[in-house]
Amino acid sequence: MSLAPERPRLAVKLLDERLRDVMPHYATDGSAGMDLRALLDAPLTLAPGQCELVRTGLAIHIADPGLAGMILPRSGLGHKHGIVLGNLVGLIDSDYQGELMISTWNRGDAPFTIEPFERLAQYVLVPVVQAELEIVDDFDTSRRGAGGFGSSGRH
Ligand SMILES: O=c1ccn([C@H]2C[C@H](O)[C@@H](COP(=O)(O)OP(=O)(O)OP(=O)(O)O)O2)c(=O)[nH]1
Ligand SMILES: [Mg+2]
Repeated sequence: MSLAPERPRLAVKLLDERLRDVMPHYATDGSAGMDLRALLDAPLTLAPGQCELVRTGLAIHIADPGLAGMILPRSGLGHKHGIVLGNLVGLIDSDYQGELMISTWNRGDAPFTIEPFERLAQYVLVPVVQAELEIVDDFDTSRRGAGGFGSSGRH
């Protein structure tokens, strides 16, 4: 049996009071992400190819530079309806204090209507390690060397 690790506490500002009752949360004990809802006053229809920034009404200050937020698509919306992110993945800096915005892209071939407060994307908190870059003339030799982009073949 494993004990659940203590969760970091993140400061959240509600930029719209209507979000108080529909705060992001982990839907199950093992959920990796919390769903983010579209803060819209009216339905928003995205034509095929259209991309719009959608408000979430939430500002989350992570504060700890050892953590970052990621905004990822929901798989159902992405796979069934082509609703993904215009930036593919949103990376949220630990010092960002502004509103979380969802770049919402209809990459499908049919119009899609986002309903107000629909769960549109998900927020995942991830550990981050900041590095120091040290300029060198040569690396210690590795087996891979500079091979990449399929250098090891397909099978
Ligand atoms: O999907 C996203 C991606 C980013 N952000 C916010 C949080 C993030 O910390 C900030 C900057 O993001 P990023 O560094 O990826 O964008 P940039 O184009 O480099 O902007 P900046 O010059 O502000 O760093 O924008 C969002 O709200 N949603
Ligand atoms: Mg940046």
